[in-house]
Amino acid sequence: MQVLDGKIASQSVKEQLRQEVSQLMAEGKRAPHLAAILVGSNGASETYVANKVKSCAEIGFESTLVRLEETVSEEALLNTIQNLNNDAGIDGILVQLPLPKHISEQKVIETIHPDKDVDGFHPNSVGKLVQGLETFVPATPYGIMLMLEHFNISTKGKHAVVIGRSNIVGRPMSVLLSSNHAYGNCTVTICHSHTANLKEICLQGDIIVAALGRPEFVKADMVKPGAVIIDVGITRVNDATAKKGYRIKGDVAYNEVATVAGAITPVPGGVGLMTIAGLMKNTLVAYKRRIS
Ligand SMILES: Nc1nc2c(c(=O)[nH]1)N[C@@H](CN(C=O)c1ccc(C(=O)N[C@@H](CCC(=O)O)C(=O)O)cc1)CN2
Ligand SMILES: [Mg+2]
Repeated sequence: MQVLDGKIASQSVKEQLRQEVSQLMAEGKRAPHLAAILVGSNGASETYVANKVKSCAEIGFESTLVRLEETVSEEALLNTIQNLNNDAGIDGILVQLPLPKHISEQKVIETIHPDKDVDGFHPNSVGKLVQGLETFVPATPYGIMLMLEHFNISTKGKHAVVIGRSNIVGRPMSVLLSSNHAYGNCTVTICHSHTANLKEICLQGDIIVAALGRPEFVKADMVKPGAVIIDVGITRVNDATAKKGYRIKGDVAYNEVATVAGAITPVPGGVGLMTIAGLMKNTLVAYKRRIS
């Protein structure tokens, strides 16, 4: 059984980026610049944005964190995005999700200029992804592809079962795994809350991507022996005995599934770290397109 360690894979991706940036700096170019907008002070979002800012610094990117009050109006947020769209010094823009209920996520996503859409959530980016055109791929599915590549997991002709159909993970993941490229060419089944016989379908999966947001949902009796298990879950579960007062749980019951699987990503220390690596790669691409 192989543990697909996101720390090792993400460090490798980030080191390649660091070297590339260092070369660009040596040529006298400016640094790539990522802008992140954080609305409110959700604990998990704070952590993720802080990890993004830290990764920028490690690689040699500039970053700007724009913090807005939980009560900010939708109009003010859209204006903030427009200002960043018009700022020639900014290469990539992301708005950390989820947003407060009074703000339309769709409007926010569509306001980010497609050239700066490093999260790959804009309909332009999604349409290009579906058509197999070069574009910004959403960071989590992109990070998973980078992980498959790092550990050289063979995917061609395999049956991949994706659990969850979110725009951020499940849907783009199903497109990537079924596309014609080195770590694609799978036959993909996408499962969701209305799927009948989910367990039987999972048992057919050579690869399972669990992205439904329900802690420890995938159990050992749902997994074919030797399957590759990709756990996208990151639910914080209260635990008074833990240092931070909570534990992060994946969508896979790790201990039991690890006895059946051929390879598995841990949580934490798996897909989450690759998400940041994917975002950093997108930011460098956005920058390169803008300076060339
Ligand atoms: N604008 C976006 N919002 C959200 C995205 C996204 O890609 N863009 N994805 C998720 C959250 N996410 C990125 O923002 C994310 C999730 C997890 C991690 C991560 O580093 N996880 C660590 C554990 C960190 C911790 O909680 O202590 C791990 O798994 O080891 C980074 C980014 C929703 N929103
Ligand atoms: Mg700048």
